[in-house]
Formats: sequence, C-alpha cells, structure tokens
Amino acid sequence: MMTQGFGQRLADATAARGPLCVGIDPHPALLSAWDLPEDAGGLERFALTAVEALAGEVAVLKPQSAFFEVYGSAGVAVLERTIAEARQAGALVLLDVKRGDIGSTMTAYAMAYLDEHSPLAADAITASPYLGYGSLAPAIGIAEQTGRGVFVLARTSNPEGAGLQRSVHGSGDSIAQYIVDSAAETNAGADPMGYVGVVAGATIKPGELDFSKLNGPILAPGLGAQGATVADLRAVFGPALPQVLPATARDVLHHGPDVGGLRSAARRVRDDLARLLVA
Ligand SMILES: O=C(O)c1cc(=O)[nH]c(=O)n1[C@@H]1O[C@H](COP(=O)(O)O)[C@@H](O)[C@H]1O
Repeated sequence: MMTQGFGQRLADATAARGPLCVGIDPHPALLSAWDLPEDAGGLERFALTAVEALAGEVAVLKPQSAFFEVYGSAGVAVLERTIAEARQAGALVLLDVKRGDIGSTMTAYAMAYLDEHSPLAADAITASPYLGYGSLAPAIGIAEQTGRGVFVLARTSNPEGAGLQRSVHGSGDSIAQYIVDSAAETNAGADPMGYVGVVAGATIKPGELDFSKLNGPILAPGLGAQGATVADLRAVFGPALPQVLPATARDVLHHGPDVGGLRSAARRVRDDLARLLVA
C-alpha cells in the first residue's frame, strides 16, 4: 500500500524529473518505422525499448491500452510487463484506458487498474465522466485508498470533443467546466494537491476553462503530433501552468528505436518545458 497520496507522489516526481508525460503508443506505423513486426513480439520490443529509454528519465509514462489490446491476451501480458518495468525503473505510470461505466462495473475497472494486487495496477488511469461524474466514484474511492490517481476527461484535444464538452450544463457553465469543478470538490483541502486530475488538451482555446479551484493536476495531451507547442501551454493554461502535466507520444517515439535518440528527444521537450516554466 502506498503511504502517500497521488497528488504528493506526482508533485515529487515532477519536482525531481520535470513535468513531462510521454505516451507509449505502439501505433502499427511506428512498429514498422522501428523495423518491428506487427505482432505481440514487435509490440514487446517496442514497449520495453521505450521503457528502457524513458522510465529512468521522465516523471510519467502513459501506455495507451488499446494499442496493446489489439494483440489480445499476448498484448495484455506485454502491457502488464510494461507497467511493472516502468514503475520499477522509477516512472509513475498513468494507464490510458479512458474507462467509464455504471457504478458496479466501474468498481471492477478500478480493481483491475488501481488495486495494489492487480497484475495491471498502474499509478493512475484516465477515466471518462460521460456516464456522470458520480459514476466514477468507485474509481475515485479506490484511488484514494491506494494512493493512486484518476484523470477525468474534461476538454479533450480532439476536434470532435468541442461540440459536447463546450455545450452548456445545467449549472450554466460548460460541461467541461462542470467536470473541472466536480474534480475540484473532490480535491478540496488536499496539500500539495489532490489525486483527481482532469484532462484538457494543449490544443484548446486559451481561457476556455477556469482551473483556479481545481487543486489537482491537469494532463495536457496534444503537444507535437496534434499541433500544440510548448509555447501554447502558457496561453491555454495561464496561472494554472504549474499544475499542468504536458503529454506527448508520437513526437518522441518517432526518434526510436535508438534508445539514445528517444531519450534525447524526451530531454529536449522536458528542457523546453523547464524554460517555459521559468520564463
Ligand atoms: O487521455 C489522453 O491521454 C488523451 C486525451 C486527449 O484529450 N487527447 C489525447 O490525444 N489523448 C491521448 O494522448 C495521446 C496523444 O498522442 P500523440 O498525439 O501521439 O502525442 C494518445 O494516446 C491519445 O489517446
């Protein structure tokens, strides 16, 4: 059992290694660019090479479950090994599974990814609140008990997200803002911050969301391949910038399979981010 909450663990990791999350997304096109076969063996070489290059280097690694599930049980076995080896090498692992379901089923998902004894236990998961923020309560409860985190999708980086997420909720704010405010309620009073993060793409419009009460981390995917730059982060997140965990996958991964190439690509992004934070 982890003795510290995820908010503290993430704050420690980003203080030590800089605020960067690198996605482990074994796209078929990347496997072929790395000269690997499109099978579970190729997947394993890809994921473990990324772990070797990055797990001692960046604060958070984010394996994307779908790219592993494609290979069936053999792919899931590779995911288990990827999570375990990355954690052992010192990275926090945020498993990107975007789960969301009714209460009892959500409990089972939470047991699969956030329970100490599960073979797939990560440090945090991504979750979808579109069955209601309250439907995530089992995951949020188990995460609190086990010192783990939940990153709730608020305003995603994809163009299709805007229609739903910017529409007006019964509270009068946007649905995305309602999700941020719901996470804020869970995190209230936590120090240095709570264990419920939100996901807000680095690609969204500046000032769309008010994070001032969130008291939790903001995962910001979209850097690189989706067009957002390190410089965009300041405009989009403003005073919430210190809570932002920028995420990128393809932009780093296309520097493989060379371990040194991957590591230097991640260092470059991390150094750009460090410059932004002091600017
Ligand atoms: O939850 C996520 O990680 C996520 C949320 C979001 O709004 N947008 C988004 O791109 N992602 C994930 O972040 C990764 C982005 O990868 P790149 O576009 O290659 O940097 C993918 O694994 C996406 O599934």
